This record gives sequence, structure tokens and C-alpha cells, in this order.
Amino acid sequence: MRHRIMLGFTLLLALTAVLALPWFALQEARRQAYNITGEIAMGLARDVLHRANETSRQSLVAFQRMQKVATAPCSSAAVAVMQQLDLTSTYIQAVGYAHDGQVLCSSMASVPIRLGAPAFYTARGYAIYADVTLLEAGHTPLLALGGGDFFVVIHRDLPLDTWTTVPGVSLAVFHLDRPVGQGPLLAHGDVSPSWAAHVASQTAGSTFTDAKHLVAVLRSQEFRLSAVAAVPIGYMHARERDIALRLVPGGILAGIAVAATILLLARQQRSLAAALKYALRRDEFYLQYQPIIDLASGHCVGAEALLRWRRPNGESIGPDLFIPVAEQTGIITRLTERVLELIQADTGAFLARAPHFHIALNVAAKDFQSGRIVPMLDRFLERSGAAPSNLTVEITERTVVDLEKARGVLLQLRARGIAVSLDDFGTGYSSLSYLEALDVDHLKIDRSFIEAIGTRAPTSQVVQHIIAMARTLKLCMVAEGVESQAQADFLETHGVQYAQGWLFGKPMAFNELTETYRMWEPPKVRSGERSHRE
Ligand SMILES: Nc1nc2c(ncn2[C@@H]2O[C@@H]3COP(=O)(O)O[C@H]4[C@@H](O)[C@H](n5cnc6c(=O)[nH]c(N)nc65)O[C@@H]4COP(=O)(O)O[C@H]3[C@H]2O)c(=O)[nH]1
Repeated sequence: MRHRIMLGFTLLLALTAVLALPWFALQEARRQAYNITGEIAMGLARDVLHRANETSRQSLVAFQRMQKVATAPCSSAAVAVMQQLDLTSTYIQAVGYAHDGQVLCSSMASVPIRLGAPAFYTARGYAIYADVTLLEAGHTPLLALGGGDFFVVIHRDLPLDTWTTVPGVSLAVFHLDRPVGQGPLLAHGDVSPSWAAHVASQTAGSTFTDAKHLVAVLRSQEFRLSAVAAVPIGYMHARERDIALRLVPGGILAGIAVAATILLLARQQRSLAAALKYALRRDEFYLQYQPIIDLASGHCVGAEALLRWRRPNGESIGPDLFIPVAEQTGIITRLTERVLELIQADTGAFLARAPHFHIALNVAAKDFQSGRIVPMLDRFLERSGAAPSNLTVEITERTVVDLEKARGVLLQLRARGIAVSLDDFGTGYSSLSYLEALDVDHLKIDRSFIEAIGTRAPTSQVVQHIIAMARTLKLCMVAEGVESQAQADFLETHGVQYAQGWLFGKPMAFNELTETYRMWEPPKVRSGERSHRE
């Protein structure tokens, strides 16, 4: 059943990878196409706004200039200034003077201009004439801006005269003082009335899409004007297709590769799990013991039992590889049983004679959490004749899934006199809260913090904080992974009692350990601290 669930889950994961990566590629193509088209539309809106701003600026300069003319508004001197302004301005077609709606003179002296009624007045009091005609030419694409009695004539297309290779682009200039319902002041192409609401609500620049266009709106910071440029939505879809054609095949290939990797890993894991079961039957596991040293006396106070797997072909597989698989497949309980059997076989009568010497064994989450470890250890003590003080159970933050249950198991172990050690301390997210919640005997300071001692690594100071905290809690400390005398000296000076690492010895066979190290000295009890055996 469990096997079927795992298989179903693996297939689902592989299928998700196959579908998800092309889907992400499509989303990416959509995002890129929107950005590219939006950039084009915004570039055009910027261009239009620049031209509209420049038109307004030149108009204001013309009004100021005309108001400074000292002679009568239609004197030959004044008309000469009008003509000069007309000739030197890039966006103004004509400058003139009107009174009571009647054009009395202009820079185009011979061409009669009719302004018509103002379409609206700007907030600053300028009149906008939307239907300017030249009497001899009939309706013309002109509009005029009136400042006092002077006016300037502007060609409607000039602010919109931008260049682009994108077909079907629509452009518009909205005057924000014009009622929204009246639409844009200038327009070219297919301008939707619904854009006016977007224009009115924009204070800077933005893009949006409607059924037919991707629209960019850009607000002038100088005048009450907004420029709009709209690129047909079909253009964006075409870009999306182009990009998708490049990205999606890659997404499909990546999806297949990830799915294949998932299936391969699952297969490897299944075959590793099968090999583990076979190895248990064939006795391919053995233990190595790494000495734990009392830093003050140099005596060996215990050893950590580390499981090893040697296959019949001589290949060694590290615990980092097979323990996670054993945990995931439920084989770990049989492995823990095997570890206890091996400890008994390796230590023989030694433990019964050495109550101050302890074996530290790693216990997996499943065995600890379920409480199964307690009867397992009881059976071990009964079979081997060892004392509870001969055992230390090492748990990590990963081991503790449910704090309440873990606390119950921990109390049962401590009630028997079996010590509990919190391993890899400081590497998890909530080591501190685990320390508060669980009344452990020892704290194992993780190798990564020991490595950092005396270096410029950002974690180099962490070890001192861990030590200070452990001392406040009157916890016994074991430093893991001590490789140099300098590290050992530092730890001893700062009050760490025990250490383990290559400086003192790599993991080895149990008889080698008993032959190499001085054993029988009990660890020293320092005032104010609990001994690791207390
Ligand atoms: N670089 C360096 N490394 C040092 C030094 N001193 C010790 N080590 C290594 O650090 C690891 C310490 O074990 P751990 O933190 O309990 O971490 C253990 C433990 O979590 C797990 N493990 C080992 N045996 C068992 C077991 O019987 N049961 C369970 N559940 N897990 C086990 O596998 C992990 C890895 O074990 P190992 O590969 O034996 O690796 C061991 C040991 O060989 C040193 O000075 N320098």
C-alpha cells in the first residue's frame, strides 16, 4: 500500500514537472510580449507627449512675446513680430490677434482665418478653438490656442507625427481640463472612448489592455496634458507566439528532464531500499566508534556509534546517503535494532564494567517520536547487562516532529537514567525553542560553528553565544568536529567540557578505541555544572 502511494506520488510529481515547465515558459512568453509591446507603446506616448509639451511651451512664449509689443496689436511692427514667431517656431503655424471672435490680423496676412467659438477653456484661462478654418480653404486640420486676444494656430497632426514600424498604432492627446465625455483633443487612428477614464485617473505613466489594444498613458508633469499610444493587441499576440516558439520547446525539454530525474531518483531510492533490506539480511552493516574526550583530563568518556554499510563488492555507502532512504521507507527501525545488536556484540562485557563510559547513538525521528526507542533500549540493557548510564540518545531538531510527544519520550528515557543529547545544535531554524521545550542533558555544538572558530566567517562568534547559553542552562557541552589544537584550546578556555573530532580520533573499531585511549578516569565534575553523566 505504502509502496503504491509512493509510486502514485512520484508519477504525479513527474507529470507536474512535464506540464508545469512548458506552462511557465508560456507565462514567460506572455510576460515578455507584454513588456516588449508596452515598451513600444510607452516610447510612442513619450514622443507624442514631448511634442505636445513643446507645442504648449512655444504657444506660451508667443503670447508673452506679443504682450510685450508696445505698439497697437495689429500695427505693422506687431505683425512683423507675429511673422517672426511663426517662422522661428517649429510647432506654430500662425500667430494672430482677434477681438470679439473676429480675427483682425495674423502672421498669414493674406490668408483669412476663422477661429469659431472656443471648444473649452483651460484651468489657466486659455481658450481652445477646435474648429479653426481658413476661409478660402474650407475645413482644415487646425486648432488654435487663445491667450487674451492673441492666438496661435496649430496643425492637429503635428504633435502626433511620430514614426514607427508597428502597423495600426493609435495616438491621442487628452487635455485634462476638457470634460471626459468630449474625448481627446487630438487623435489619430482607432481611439476608444473608454480610454478617457484611464487617462483621468493616471498621475504618471501606465499600460493596460482592452479587447483591441495595449494602451500606454503618460501624463505631462508640466501641462494639463496626457499622451496615449495604443498598439494593436494582435501585434502583442504575434510577439507572444514568436517568444513562445523559442521558450516552450526548452520548457518541454526541461520538464521531461526533471521528470526523468524524479523517476530515476525514485527508482534509485527503491533499489537502494531493496538493497538495504537485503543488506540487513546479509549482515553488511557494522559500527565505528568515534571517541568523546574530556578536554580537561584528555580521558575518553564515551564514543559515538556511527553506522557503516559495506557492500559485498567492497563499496562503502555513507550514512548520509542510506539513513534518509531508510527513514523514508520505514527500514530505519530495523536498522536501529541492528545498531543496538552491533553495540552489544562490539562492546561485550565492557560496558557492564565501565559505568562511566557511554555510547552515544543516533536515533531517527520515527523511532523517537513513536516512543519505540524506549522498549528497544530496555531490551538492550537487559540483554547486555549494561547500565542506563552507558547510553546516550542523540536527537536532532529533525527528530522532533511533535514537541509534546518528544517531551514524553524524553522523560521516559531520563527516568531510566539514559541521557539525551541535542545534536547538530544551532543548524536548525528553532534550535533555541527546542532547547527551551526539551530538558536534554547534553548539547552537541555543530561542526560548522567549530570550523568557524578563529576565522573571519560570519558565524565565528556564534559558538561563544551557544556556550554562554549552555552555561546559563547548566548544560553539559560536547563540541563536534574538532580538528585542531587551537579549536580544542579555545573550547576548553571557554568552558566546553567534551569534544569529538579528528584531532582526537576518527571513527574506528571498538577494540581499537579501548586499546588506544585511557578509559577509566571518570569525568571531572566542575562546580556549578551538571556532569554529562549526572
Ligand atoms: N569533517 C569532519 N567530520 C567529522 C569529524 N568528526 C566526526 N566527523 C563526522 O561527523 C559526523 C558526526 O555524526 P552526526 O552529526 O551524528 O551525523 C551522522 C548521523 O546523523 C547519521 N548517522 C550515522 N550513524 C547513524 C545511525 O546509526 N543511526 C542514525 N539514525 N543516523 C546515523 O549520519 C551522519 C553522518 O555520519 P558520518 O558520515 O559517520 O559522519 C560523522 C563523523 O564521521 C571531524 O573532525 N571533521
